Amino acid sequence: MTDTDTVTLTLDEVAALSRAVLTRHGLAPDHVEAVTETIVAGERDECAAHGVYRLLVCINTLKTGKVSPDAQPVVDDVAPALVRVDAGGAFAQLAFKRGVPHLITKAKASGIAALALNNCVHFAALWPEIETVVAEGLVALAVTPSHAWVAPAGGRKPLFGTNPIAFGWPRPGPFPYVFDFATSAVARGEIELHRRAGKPIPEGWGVDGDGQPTTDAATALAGAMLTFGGHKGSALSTMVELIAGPLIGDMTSAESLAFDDGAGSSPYGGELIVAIDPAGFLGAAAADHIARAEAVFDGITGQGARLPSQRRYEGRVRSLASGVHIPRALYDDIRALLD
Ligand SMILES: NC(=O)C1=CN([C@@H]2O[C@H](COP(=O)(O)OP(=O)(O)OC[C@H]3O[C@@H](n4cnc5c(N)ncnc54)[C@H](OP(=O)(O)O)[C@@H]3O)[C@@H](O)[C@H]2O)C=CC1
Ligand SMILES: O=C(O)C1=NCCCC1
Repeated sequence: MTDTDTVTLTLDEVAALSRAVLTRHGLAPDHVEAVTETIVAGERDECAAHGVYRLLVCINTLKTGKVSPDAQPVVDDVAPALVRVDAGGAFAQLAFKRGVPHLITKAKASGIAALALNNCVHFAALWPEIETVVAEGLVALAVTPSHAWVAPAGGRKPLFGTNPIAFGWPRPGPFPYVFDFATSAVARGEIELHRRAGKPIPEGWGVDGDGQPTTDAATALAGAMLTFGGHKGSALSTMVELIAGPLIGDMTSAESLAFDDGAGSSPYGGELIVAIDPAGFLGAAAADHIARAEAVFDGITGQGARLPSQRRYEGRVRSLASGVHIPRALYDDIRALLD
């Protein structure tokens, strides 16, 4: 069903569109499947900036030659609680898929484990990865740098990436506690969508090249984005640069942008994912303590506040029942990639 402004697709149709576009542009079949899963999940959960819009971004990156269309991830079993996957310059999704079974086994054996993805191109949200780990009853944390687009608090020159931090905690039922946010005031994808729609952005998202506040999306994209929470977001963003950059032998956001060299590709570098097994500290008592944690969530929702991911989970239920609604201009731009 279509109207003039949006196109409604089932999730199967979104997956078919994604496969067709990615295959048409030379991505190898196992990468097509892994990337498609992420894109469908983003659209399904009504994350407009990280759903089918990312097909435009992925194809642009493929065209720049800054991502390998077919590199096979290489798993390195570094230590009892450490595993590293070299993505070989390809998109991160397949490397994560190959590494995560090792991460889970190691976390369950040691109580805590870490997975480093190296040399990968990351264009996505982190919550799909978090949900994969949390589904195993583990607590999860994931971080990745991006490109140097964000000024540190008190400065005005882009240095940090939009550097997301995502966290997950297992809960009874299908919907774990998950938050996943950029350490910039908003993800860059949101500003890009405002630019596409010709809409102004709120003050506080970005500044122009002289460091002056702007509500113009294109001006902020060309100037500098701002961190959330002033110096606190700035420090968290620094942490992401460090622990998913030099700590795992990979690029900072400034290095990623230099590697891009003006091509306009997605960020290149590393991602760090940590998994903690509650049974590691607690043994058989873990279930009781995990149950006790529910009081924290009840304390939030009990006063009318919402949990992070609630909007997403509600969107998921809607999309599974009645499909997704894509702006027609975006749909047309994606279809044009098949020409
Ligand atoms: N790969 C990369 O390099 C990058 C990826 N990203 C991705 O961009 C995405 C969007 O980031 P960002 O713009 O910061 O996200 P948002 O600010 O939209 O949301 C951040 C988190 O806060 C939750 N949240 C939002 N509003 C509320 C509220 N009122 N009460 C409680 N929780 C709330 C969201 O849940 P809900 O979703 O349910 O609204 C979400 O978990 C992330 O998924 C991130 O991984 C961002 C930067 C770089
Ligand atoms: O929206 C963002 O910010 C990003 N998303 C995916 C990767 C680059 C940054």
